[in-house]
Amino acid sequence: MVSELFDPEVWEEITTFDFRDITYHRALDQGTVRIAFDRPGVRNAFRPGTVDELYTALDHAKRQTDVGCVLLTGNGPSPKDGGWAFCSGGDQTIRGEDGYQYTDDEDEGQSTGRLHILEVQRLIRHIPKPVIAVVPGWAVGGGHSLHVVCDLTIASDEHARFKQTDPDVASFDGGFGSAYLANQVGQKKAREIFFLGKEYSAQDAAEMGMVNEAVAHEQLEDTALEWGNTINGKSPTAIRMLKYAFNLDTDGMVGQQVFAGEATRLAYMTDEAQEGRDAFVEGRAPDFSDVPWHY
Ligand SMILES: CC(C)(COP(=O)(O)OP(=O)(O)OC[C@H]1O[C@@H](n2cnc3c(N)ncnc32)[C@H](O)[C@@H]1OP(=O)(O)O)[C@@H](O)C(=O)NCCC(=O)NCCSC(=O)CCC(=O)c1ccccc1C(=O)O
Repeated sequence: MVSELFDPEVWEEITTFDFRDITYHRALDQGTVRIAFDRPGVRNAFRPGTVDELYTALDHAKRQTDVGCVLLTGNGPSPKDGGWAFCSGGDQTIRGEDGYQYTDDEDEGQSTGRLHILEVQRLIRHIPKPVIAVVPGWAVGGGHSLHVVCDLTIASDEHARFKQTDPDVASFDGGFGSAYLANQVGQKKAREIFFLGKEYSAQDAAEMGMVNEAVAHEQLEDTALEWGNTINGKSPTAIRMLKYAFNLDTDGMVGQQVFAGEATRLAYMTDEAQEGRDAFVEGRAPDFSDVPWHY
C-alpha cells in the first residue's frame, strides 16, 4: 500500500527512477503527478537522499509537457502509531555540524552536510506549473516551509496540523518559510508562528490565509485531483505566466528574469522573431516593415 488515502485505480507509478524515500505517480486520466514523502514512521522527515529524490522527481515533472499540475504530499499513516504527516522537516537524527549528513546506506560518497531543501524550494517556485501541497497531517519545521512555498495548500480537516519548530532546534528558514509566509498571513501572525511555535489546525490555517481549503480527510486526495483536473483544463501559457507574475514582486530580479524569459519564449514564436533569426542566418538586413507597433 502506498498510502491509506492513495487510490491505486487512478494512478500509475513512474518507474524511471528507483526512489527509496519518496513515491512518484502519474494520474491515469489527466496531466497531474503525485510526489509523496514516504517516511511515515518519522513523520516524513527528510534526509539528504530524500531531498535529492524530491528534486529529481520535481525536475522530471517540470520537463513533462503534458503535465500541468504537481501534487506534493506525505504517505501515511505511520506504521508505528497511526499518525499522519505531510513532512516534519529535516531529519534531526542525521543533522551534523555543517548541515544534514548522508548516512552510510545512502552511499553517495558525500562527506559535507547539506541544506539543499532550499534548492527544492526554489524549484517549486520556478517550476512552470502549479504545485499543490496536499497536507494529510503534520506540516512542521522545514515541512511547514515547503507547504508555504507551494502555490496552493489543501489540508485534512481531521489530521492536518501546522507548526514551526525551527527555533526549538536552532534552525531558521529566513527565506520563503518566514518572509513569504508573512506575505500570506501578515507580519504579526508570521512572527507568532515562528516565535511562539503554536500548533494550528487546517481551519485556523485557512482562516489565516496560508491554506486554501480544509477538507474531510477521506476526500483530501480526491479533491486535490479535482483541482489538478481544473488546472489542466486551463491555458498552459496563461497559468505559467500567472504563476511567474505572482512570484515577481517577491522574487526581485530573479522573478523578473524568470517572467521575462517566458516573455522571450512567447516572442520567439512570432513571425517577427523568426525574421530576425532568418535575416542573421541568411546574412541580410532584417525586414520588420510588416510588423505592427501594437498598442
Ligand atoms: C512533527 C511532530 C510535531 C509530531 O509529533 P507527534 O505526533 O507527537 O510524533 P512524535 O512521537 O514526536 O514523532 C513520531 C516519530 O517521528 C520522529 N520524528 C518526527 N519528526 C522528526 C524529525 N524532524 N527528525 C527525525 N525524527 C523525527 C520522532 O522522533 C518519533 O520517532 P520514534 O522513533 O517513534 O520515537 C514532532 O515529531 C516534532 O516536533 N518533530 C520535530 C520537528 C522539527 O523540529 N523539525 C526540524 C525543523 S528544522 C528543519 O526542518 C530544517 C530544514 C532545513 O533544512 C533548512 C535549511 C536551511 C535553512 C533553513 C532550514 C529550515 O529550518 O527550514
